[in-house]
Amino acid sequence: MPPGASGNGSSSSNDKREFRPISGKHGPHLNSRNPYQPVPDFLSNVNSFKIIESTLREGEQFANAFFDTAKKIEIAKALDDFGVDYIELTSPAASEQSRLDCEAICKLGLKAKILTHIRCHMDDARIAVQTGVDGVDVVIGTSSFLREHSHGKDMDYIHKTAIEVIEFVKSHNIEIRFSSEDSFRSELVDLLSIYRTVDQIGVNRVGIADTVGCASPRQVYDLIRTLRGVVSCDIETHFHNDTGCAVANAYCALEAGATHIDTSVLGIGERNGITPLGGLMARMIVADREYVTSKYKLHKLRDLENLVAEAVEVNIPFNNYITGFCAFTHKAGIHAKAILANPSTYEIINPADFGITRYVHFASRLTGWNAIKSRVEQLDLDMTDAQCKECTAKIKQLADVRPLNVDDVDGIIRQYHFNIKTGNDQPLLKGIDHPAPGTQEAAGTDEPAAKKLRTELDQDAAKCC
Ligand SMILES: CC(=O)SCCNC(=O)CCNC(=O)[C@H](O)C(C)(C)COP(=O)(O)OP(=O)(O)OC[C@H]1O[C@@H](n2cnc3c(N)ncnc32)[C@H](O)[C@@H]1OP(=O)(O)O
Ligand SMILES: O=C(O)CCC(=O)C(=O)O
Ligand SMILES: [Zn+2]
Repeated sequence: MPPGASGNGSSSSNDKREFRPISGKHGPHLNSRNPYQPVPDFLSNVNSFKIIESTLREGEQFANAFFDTAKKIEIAKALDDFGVDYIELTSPAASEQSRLDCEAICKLGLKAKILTHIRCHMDDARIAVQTGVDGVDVVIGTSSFLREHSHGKDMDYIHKTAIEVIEFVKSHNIEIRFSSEDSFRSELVDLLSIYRTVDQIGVNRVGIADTVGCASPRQVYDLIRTLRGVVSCDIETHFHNDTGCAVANAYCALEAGATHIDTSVLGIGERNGITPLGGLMARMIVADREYVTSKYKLHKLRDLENLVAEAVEVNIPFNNYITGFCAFTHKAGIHAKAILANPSTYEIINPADFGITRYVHFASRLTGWNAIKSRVEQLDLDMTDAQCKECTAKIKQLADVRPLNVDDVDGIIRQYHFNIKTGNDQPLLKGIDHPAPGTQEAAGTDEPAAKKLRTELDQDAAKCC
């Protein structure tokens, strides 16, 4: 019998050897696992990643962004308070004020490490190491597009200069990361060659950048996994969102063995930006809630986003991850009923983890009696299920004619409740209980009559109850 196999349902002594505990980064103990489960994914870092927050670098490249020193400091402190691991700042070579701001933020004594982001050039490196940063992120384009049209340098030059810049930064005892811009349109052989070189001379991280947002999650997985087999240093990744994959790509990168993800608040950056911090949090809390909630102050996400949104004069999008106004609003009756019974039915994220409350929408024709019953209870009214159902039907009648708000529905509920308790037959809303021929029934077909009814209802909605 081969080692580890067993016959007749009985275990052999070889079985014990087969399921011996093994040590490793994630410490799986095979003998305590169900042997029929797949082997754990040793490459994946979805439960041990770090964030390089680049609102003050990539984010400053957003069309609307202008951060004065005070605003940069406010944002840096808020990011630090949120718990990001690194804060990346604009190159001190960009302008004198950029250099001074970099120095000022380094002096704040934040918990997060401060990085600055420079071209692969000794002039920039000399300025960067004088600012007091904890590390320098160096970048140079490696795709033929950028080699030809951006900096005009060949791969030999890139190797030579990268080594010079890296050795120089390392000599100042600060972290150094080397990244290729436009990695996904670069030749794989060029990438692996330069990364092997810089890994051997001791960079802390190499970076993969999807500069134009062209990569798909599968391409990301393949490249990062290949790179993971070539370098021993950490792997940082940077994803633009031009084709809508920035969050998915970040996740796939971690699955493939990347260690660091670049983000910005609301995803602001060049063009339509990069992986948003909130979007990454949404994705990662689903992957490892314990890791994310213990490391990041998720309750501060909304304030952080408001701070940045105000600074760059944009609104938070309605469909923003976590903080969009309807991110936890449940409208259709089927959803509302199930959510009221158990929120996990239609929510993968608990809004309470982010200090946010869910909302069950009931003021529409898609509502159901369960949602209305819940509202009746909130209003502390006493109605049977049958009465809730009849009242729901009345609400739907009006909702078929025009949009409703909470006051409209509360008004109908209260009037309905008043009527059943007093035996009154007051109209719930004009045209609903006592439709004149050619009005309510005709609302969908007889245009002038429907219009008249809508006007009457609009006028009376506020008066009712
Ligand atoms: C994809 C990214 O987001 S990378 C980060 C982008 N960040 C920035 O650009 C920071 C803000 N930039 C700036 O303030 C300016 O562009 C500066 C100070 C860096 C350079 O300004 P200038 O010298 O006036 O050059 P300009 O911006 O017109 O052109 C870019 C220069 O950098 C060179 N260059 C571009 N990328 C790199 C690189 N990765 N490594 C080395 N040199 C580079 C180009 O060859 C060009 O130099 P050249 O005019 O001598 O050919
Ligand atoms: O330095 C990096 O890794 C990324 C630079 C950048 O912003 C980009 O390539 O889009
Ligand atoms: Zn970028």
